Amino acid sequence: MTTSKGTILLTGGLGYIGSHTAITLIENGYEVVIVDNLSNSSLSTLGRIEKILSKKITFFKSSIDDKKTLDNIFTNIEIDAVIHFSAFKSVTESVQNPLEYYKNNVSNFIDFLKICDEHGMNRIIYSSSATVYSPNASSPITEDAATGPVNPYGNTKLCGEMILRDLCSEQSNWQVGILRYFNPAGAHESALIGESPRGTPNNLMPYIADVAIGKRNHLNIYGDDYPTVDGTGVRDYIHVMDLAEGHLATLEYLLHTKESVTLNLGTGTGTSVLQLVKTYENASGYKIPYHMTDRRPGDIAACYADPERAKRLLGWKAKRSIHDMCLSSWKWISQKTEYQRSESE
Ligand SMILES: NC(=O)c1ccc[n+]([C@@H]2O[C@H](COP(=O)([O-])OP(=O)(O)OC[C@H]3O[C@@H](n4cnc5c(N)ncnc54)[C@H](O)[C@@H]3O)[C@@H](O)[C@H]2O)c1
Ligand SMILES: O=c1ccn([C@@H]2O[C@H](COP(=O)(O)OP(=O)(O)O[C@H]3O[C@H](CO)[C@H](O)[C@H](O)[C@H]3O)[C@@H](O)[C@H]2O)c(=O)[nH]1
Repeated sequence: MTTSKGTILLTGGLGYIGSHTAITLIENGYEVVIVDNLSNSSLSTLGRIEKILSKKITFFKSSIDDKKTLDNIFTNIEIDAVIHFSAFKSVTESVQNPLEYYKNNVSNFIDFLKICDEHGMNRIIYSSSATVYSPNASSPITEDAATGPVNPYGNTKLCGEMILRDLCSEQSNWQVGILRYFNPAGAHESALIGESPRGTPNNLMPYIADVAIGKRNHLNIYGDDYPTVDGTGVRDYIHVMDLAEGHLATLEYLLHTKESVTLNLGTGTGTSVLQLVKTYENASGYKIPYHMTDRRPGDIAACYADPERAKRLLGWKAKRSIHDMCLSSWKWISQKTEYQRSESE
C-alpha cells in the first residue's frame, strides 16, 4: 500500500473541471474530500468517479458557506490544501441576476475563506478565467495584461482574485495559486464523466456536441467577418485533463515552495470556430450543419494564452490536441445519450 501525499479539499468537486481534477489527484497519490451542493452537478458523477478509480470518495453535500459542515471537515480531516472550483459560471445568467452571482461567487467565498482561516487552512488554488482580461488585451495574453471583465460573472471572478491577493499581501500565512483557465473542452477518456451544461449550451464545444448527436439541428456561428484566419472567432481550447494536470502541478508547486502564483492555463494556440467544427466532424464522423449569423454582443475576435509562465514555474504544458478534445467530447456525449435512452426505455 502506498502512503498518501496529502489530502485536498475540492469545493465544487462534482462539477466539470473538479471531477476531472479529482481523478488526476487520486491517480497521483493524493486523497480528496469533495464538498458540493449539487446546484450544477449530479450525485451520479460521484459514482462515476468511484467507478473510474475503483475507490470510495469522501463527499459532503453542502454549500461552501455551511459553517457546521466545514468546521466538521477541518476538525476531523487533516487538509493540506483547498482547490476552490465552486461558483456559478454562466455569463448570461450573471447578466440576468448579478446579485445571485455576487452572493455565490464572492459572498459565499468570503464566508468560506473565513472558515478556512479559523482552521489555519491558508493554502488555496482558485479557479479564475481568461474572462478577467480586458477585451483589449492582445493575444497571446500574458498574466501581466490589463484586466477588465465586461460582465458580472467576470467581475465576480476578478473580485475573488483581488480578495486572495490582498490576503497574501497583508497576511504572510496565505499561499495562493490563481489559475486563469482559457476554454476548457473535452472529457475523461473513460467517457464516464464530461461536461453537462443544463439547458441550451452557451459555449461552443457542448453546442457542437449536441448538433453532432442530433439533439439540435444546426450550429449558429456568431460572425464570419472577424480579422482571423477564416473570419470566425478564435479561442484557446484546452483539454480538461490537461487542465486537471495543471492543477496537480500547481498544487505541488505550492506544497514545495512558499510562493503564491497567478498563472494562465491555456495551450498558447488559437483555433477558429470553423476549424473546431471540421475537427469535430472528423472525430465523430458526422456532419455539423451551421448557419452564419451576426456577431454575438461582447465577443472578441481572438483570445489565446501565453502559457510560458506555467511552463517555466511548474514544468507543465498542455499535451493534448484539438482532435483529442473533439474525440473525447464525442465519446462522452454518445455514451451519455445511450445511457439516457436505455434509462427511458
Ligand atoms: N468551464 C469553463 O468554461 C470555465 C472557464 C473558466 C473558469 N471556470 C471556473 O472554473 C470553476 C469550475 O467550473 P466548471 O466548469 O467545473 O463548473 P461547474 O458548474 O461544472 O462546477 C461547479 C460546481 O460547484 C458547485 N457549486 C456551486 N456553488 C456552490 C456552493 N455554494 N457550494 C458548494 N458547491 C457549489 C456546483 O454544484 C458544481 O458542481 C468555476 O469557478 C468557474 O467559474 C470555468
Ligand atoms: O453557439 C455558439 C457558441 C459560440 N460561438 C463562438 O465560439 C467561440 C467560443 O465561444 P464560447 O462561448 O465557447 O467561449 P468564450 O471564449 O466566448 O467564453 C467562455 O470562455 C471564457 C474563457 O476564456 C470565459 O470563461 C467565458 O466566461 C466563457 O463563456 C466564440 O468565437 C463564439 O462567438 C459560436 O459561434 N456559436
